Amino acid sequence: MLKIPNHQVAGHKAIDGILGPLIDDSGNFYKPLQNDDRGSNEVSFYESFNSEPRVPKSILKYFPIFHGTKIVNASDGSGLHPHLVLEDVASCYPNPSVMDVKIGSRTWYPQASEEYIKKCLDKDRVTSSITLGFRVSGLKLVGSVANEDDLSWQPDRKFLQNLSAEDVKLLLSKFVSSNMPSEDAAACPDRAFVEKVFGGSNGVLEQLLELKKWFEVQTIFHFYSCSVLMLYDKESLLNGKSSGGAVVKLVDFAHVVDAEGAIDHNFLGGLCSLIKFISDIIASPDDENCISNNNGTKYEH
Ligand SMILES: Nc1ncnc2c1ncn2[C@@H]1O[C@H](COP(=O)(O)OP(=O)(O)OP(=O)(O)O)[C@@H](O)[C@H]1O
Ligand SMILES: O=P(O)(O)O[C@@H]1[C@@H](O)[C@H](OP(=O)(O)O)[C@@H](OP(=O)(O)O)[C@H](O)[C@H]1OP(=O)(O)O
Repeated sequence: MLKIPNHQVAGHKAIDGILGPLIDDSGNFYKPLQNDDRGSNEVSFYESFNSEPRVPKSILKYFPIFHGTKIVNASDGSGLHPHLVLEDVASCYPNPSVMDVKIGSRTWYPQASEEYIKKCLDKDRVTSSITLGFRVSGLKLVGSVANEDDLSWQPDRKFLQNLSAEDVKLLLSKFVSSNMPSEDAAACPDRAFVEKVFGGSNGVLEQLLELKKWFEVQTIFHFYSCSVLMLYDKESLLNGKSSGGAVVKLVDFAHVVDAEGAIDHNFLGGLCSLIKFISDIIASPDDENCISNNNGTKYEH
């Protein structure tokens, strides 16, 4: 029995009869193939990635496992439709906090139509993509008590897209905090999980640095409009369960193109920028938890 995922934070969602991803109880994520080139491009990417001998084994864990394609009933009620069958990277978490960060200051690929390039450029300009090298595409922050809907915060995508550097710092700090998540800029994040989620030898920063090392040398693919997904489970971490630990996964390969022997400097630049934000949060003392608002006022604890 396929159902609508609870933990999807961005992209097309299978709500209100729209075509979107579904999950099963066996840890699979069914992403419908879009009818234009995007669906077939993403299938081609997974096929070539999985048969590409130049991809180091250590890098495979940053990509969802690909189980091929399957024709199943579409979420919009239109009948049978081909879907990518992927590992559901959220399935091992009871109630994950999730952040989707679309990497790159440029989301359009060189071979795209003028119309598509314009659409992307317009969005790159009005969001934080050009200024920061990435934009937050989706977020779900869970409070410390599991399975209580009123303790989670899933901000509107428009709120997320044009964040300033200070806003991003605040949001990333909230992502690793135990206090009630909210849009309220005056709420001081306690960063209770900063070491467990961002720091440490298995934390987000180490994972991003491992990815960065690969992006510094790989000249196989250019990952336009691809996202870094960060997930962890607060309740499991509080209970000392290692299964709640943070993972980094790359998702959305509809616009991956052949690198033609060149470094993916667009992705690499965005990744370095995200890494800098996260390292700064790990390094900043606790009394810097409260970050200036847009007027430059510092909020107190
Ligand atoms: N393998 C996966 N396992 C679990 N969740 C996933 C997986 N892939 C994607 N998601 C969830 O779905 C969201 C959207 O994914 P994705 O970007 O692939 O979809 P999309 O419809 O192509 O998005 P867009 O409209 O931004 O191009 C992600 O932010 C994440 O929450
Ligand atoms: O609607 P489309 O054509 O599928 O394009 C989506 C776009 O609508 C979506 O923006 P938004 O609706 O979420 O604001 C883009 O996501 P971001 O929010 O991360 O920018 C998608 O990336 C677009 O899809 P694509 O990348 O395939 O052009």
